[in-house]
Amino acid sequence: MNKILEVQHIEKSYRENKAVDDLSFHVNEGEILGLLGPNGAGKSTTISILSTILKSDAGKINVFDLPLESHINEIKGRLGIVPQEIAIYEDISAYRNVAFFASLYGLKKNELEERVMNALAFVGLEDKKNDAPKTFSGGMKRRLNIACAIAHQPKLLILDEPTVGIDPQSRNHILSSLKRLKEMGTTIIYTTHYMEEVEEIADRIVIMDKGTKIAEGTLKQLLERYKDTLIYKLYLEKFSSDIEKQLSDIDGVEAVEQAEDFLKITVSKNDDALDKIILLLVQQNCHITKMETEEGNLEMVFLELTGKKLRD
Ligand SMILES: Nc1ncnc2c1ncn2[C@@H]1O[C@H](COP(=O)(O)OP(=O)(O)OP(=O)(O)O)[C@@H](O)[C@H]1O
Repeated sequence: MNKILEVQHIEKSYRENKAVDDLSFHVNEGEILGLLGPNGAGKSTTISILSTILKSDAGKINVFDLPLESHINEIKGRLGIVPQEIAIYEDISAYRNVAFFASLYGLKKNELEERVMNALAFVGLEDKKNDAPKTFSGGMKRRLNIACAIAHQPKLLILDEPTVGIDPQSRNHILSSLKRLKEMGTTIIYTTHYMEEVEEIADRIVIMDKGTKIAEGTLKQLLERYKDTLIYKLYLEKFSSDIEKQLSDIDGVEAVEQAEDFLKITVSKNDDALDKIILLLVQQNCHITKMETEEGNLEMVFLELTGKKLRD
């Protein structure tokens, strides 16, 4: 598979704070790579380095088989960047916003007009082309931000948390637009701390923490070790303080987590642990009001690798 981007051992510090620490990963042509990590993991710093806004302190980056350092202009023309902070002009029309950014890539007249309209249609803002973003919702502004980054038809599109704080409709629109862009041949790097989004759209996933990569693979590969694991979420009317210990002693129970009104019990699929769990809870008059079952997910992978939750 052709690597469209290769990052090798990059580092970046802000004074004594190492934001990116010996980070290596690659992106294959035509895929959506999900870059997942909690706040402060170093995702934005990495994106800023890839977008040439920041320079790394060490390491090598090749984009389209060219060294980034010596081919910045050539590479920039084929990159689309959607920054975390919305970068649009509030007082000019949506059309003029996209046209401005597209013109920076040398697009002119008829071609410019066609590409701008295509980009606006792509993000579902065709009807709003004459309206100024100051009248838009947060989600519409985010979509316009994306239109500004795709009108010049980049080969590689990099998005930094494009769905933070927006309504579900805009979020779904963004995710489905990205899937369509991929089908049309665009390679995409998508950073987020929402594991559900990565599960939904990414072909491969790189998990970052503390500036470095802690896991990499397809969702299936990352979840392989949890294929025999199930999580039961049991809502109870009451339970005693030592119930956690008693449940942990049952064969097949791997972990018990206690919340205010439910217990989260991780169990090996092959064991008959559920019978024993329910028997114990019934004997103790806990009264089960609801039960939910979860399969392994990225949150579990992250928790196991770092000992902390993705969203603390
Ligand atoms: N301009 C800056 N000056 C100093 N420190 C910074 C700066 N930008 C980021 N940092 C620090 O670098 C580390 C990595 O931050 P970064 O924003 O790259 O992470 P992130 O994964 O993108 O997090 P978030 O999801 O919150 O954006 C953090 O400790 C952060 O406080």
